[in-house]
Amino acid sequence: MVAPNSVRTMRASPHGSPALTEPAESPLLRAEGLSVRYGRQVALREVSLSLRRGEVVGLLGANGAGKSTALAVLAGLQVPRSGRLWLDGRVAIPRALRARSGLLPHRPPLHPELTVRQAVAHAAAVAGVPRRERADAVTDTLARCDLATVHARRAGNLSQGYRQRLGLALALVHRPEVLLLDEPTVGLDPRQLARFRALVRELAAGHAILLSSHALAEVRRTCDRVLVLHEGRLTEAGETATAGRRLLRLAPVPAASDLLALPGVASVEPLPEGYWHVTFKADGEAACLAALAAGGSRLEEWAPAGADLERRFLALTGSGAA
Ligand SMILES: Nc1ncnc2c1ncn2[C@@H]1O[C@H](COP(=O)(O)OP(=O)(O)OP(=O)(O)O)[C@@H](O)[C@H]1O
Repeated sequence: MVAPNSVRTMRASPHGSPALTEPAESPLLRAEGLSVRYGRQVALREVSLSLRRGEVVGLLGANGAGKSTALAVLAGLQVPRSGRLWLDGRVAIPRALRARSGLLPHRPPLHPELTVRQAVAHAAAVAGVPRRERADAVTDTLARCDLATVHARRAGNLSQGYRQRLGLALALVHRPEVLLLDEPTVGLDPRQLARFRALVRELAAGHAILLSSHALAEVRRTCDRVLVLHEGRLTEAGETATAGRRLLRLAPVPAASDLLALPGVASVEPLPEGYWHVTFKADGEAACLAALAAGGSRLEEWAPAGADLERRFLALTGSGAA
């Protein structure tokens, strides 16, 4: 391993400037320019985001940042003042969003007198699951959410962990592809929290998941990448941790084409203040460091991508709200 301060130069690029990042899989849900106002209060300002199948994305923000509003719009429960939404590349109207997404609200409305099975069956009927498919949909959903053993218990008698899983079951019973979770871990004890996180990771295999939270530590543990919402504005804060990706800073600051020309480098993404996210080919890091060692630039930062998340969150929100 080359010590950071022994690195001196970068190789010049032998060719032009290729694309900065590799093409990503097309998003399942895409939103562009969403704005929402409540009277004079602006809740969302030109919010654009995309969610892909298989990923869990954190939506981080302080109280009143606009998280619940954003989730309600993505769930098709609230119509934005402006902006557009696409599902699988096709413009999505609220009805399509409601059919293909499931929202777990901050406080799921649970009828205390209904049993767990009755509550899920009711949600299936309301969501329009055809009558002949309902029994199977309910049984599957109870099993997926670890609720089969408590199916006959009344919702009003459940622990907070089970209440939250019932809320999740209500959001999932119509088999949506997009799952929107509004502060789902508030009030869970450490064991319930661990199980809930595991459940979300299991569900990620078949869904695109957006999870809102106040807590950076929570999204760091559960999510693949983080969006920060601050006073209605959204910013991508970065990946939580990704194998083969590094946060890099060199002095003097290189051109993207110089970075891309280094051996072992697959793609680069410019960040503010001279930082880069660099993705490596398999075993590419050693080759890249060796090439850097042969040159004259100084390596000022070489860290796992995502290690700067806290610093970036504080910069984006201008506070210690996490
Ligand atoms: N129905 C409403 N009428 C008026 N203002 C509202 C309404 N709903 C939300 N707001 C305001 O819009 C802004 C965004 O609210 P929102 O609930 O989306 O934020 P949040 O990030 O989910 O907050 P919290 O974490 O406290 O739930 C806040 O200033 C809030 O006071």
